[in-house]
Amino acid sequence: MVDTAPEPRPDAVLVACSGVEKSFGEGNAKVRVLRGASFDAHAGEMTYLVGPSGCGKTTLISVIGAILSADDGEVSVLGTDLRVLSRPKLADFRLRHFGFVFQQFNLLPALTAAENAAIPRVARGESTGDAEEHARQLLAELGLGDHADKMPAQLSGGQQQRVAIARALVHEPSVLICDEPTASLDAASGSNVMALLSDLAVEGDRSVIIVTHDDRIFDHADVIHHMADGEIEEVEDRREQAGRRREERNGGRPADRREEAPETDAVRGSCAGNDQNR
Ligand SMILES: Nc1ncnc2c1ncn2[C@@H]1O[C@H](COP(=O)(O)OP(=O)(O)OP(=O)(O)O)[C@@H](O)[C@H]1O
Repeated sequence: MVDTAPEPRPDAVLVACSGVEKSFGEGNAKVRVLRGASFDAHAGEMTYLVGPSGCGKTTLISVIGAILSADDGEVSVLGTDLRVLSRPKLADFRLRHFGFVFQQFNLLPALTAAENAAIPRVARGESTGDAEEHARQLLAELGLGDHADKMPAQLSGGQQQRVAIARALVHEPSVLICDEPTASLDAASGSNVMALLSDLAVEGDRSVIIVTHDDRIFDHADVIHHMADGEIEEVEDRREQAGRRREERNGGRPADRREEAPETDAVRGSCAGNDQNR
């Protein structure tokens, strides 16, 4: 049942795919894009999916995010087999358990930052007032407290991406799917956004899945899945380095997700300092 998806636990596998197949087109025009891809992502970790253009990364995260259905194979999210859910239940599951962040921030230009960030809660039936209150709290936590009433055009790229991250997190999803989240950002803003996502993953026992070509941000990965021709070819474990980076950001304190929520003001401060002056 959708409503009884288990709460994530530290180290839990939140996303598990095995032998996923997906083709587009029919007959001679049929293209087999996913060729038995297997992939998993854990709570509290940044899991990257990298590989050459056209190898199937966006298709795989679309299957994981319940946007596309697999032709074959297993796709389980929070212990729920996505294949058994009806269309309406899939839509409900997506709304509850996933947040999405894209390269183009996709903010609605006529809405303020707070109104944009509140959208998922409003879509779930919450009153506009309550949803915006949650959005404002989250924007403040992300270093954008003074910008909640601004329009997207009044914000820098890094700030807009943080509004998009607030929108992706406002309904407290367990899985955050990010497609090229830093491709429109300069190196410093991109690195700050990734540090923020990394700390948010640990704090919330979330699984953050990132499709990227941007090797400037590989340092933030806990695990990198290298994909080629519709399959995962290699899985690279970078947990030790990622843990060290979190420790450095948190003043030498190990980022232990079993403790109380770690202090992240240093990260937020650095985000705020970098590009908050518009
Ligand atoms: N809806 C579709 N209909 C037909 N072909 C598609 C469709 N979506 C994707 N494809 C094809 O599937 C292949 C994989 O596309 P996908 O977007 O998953 O690759 P990718 O690894 O994310 O590439 P990039 O890094 O360039 O974004 C490509 O050849 C693409 O043209």
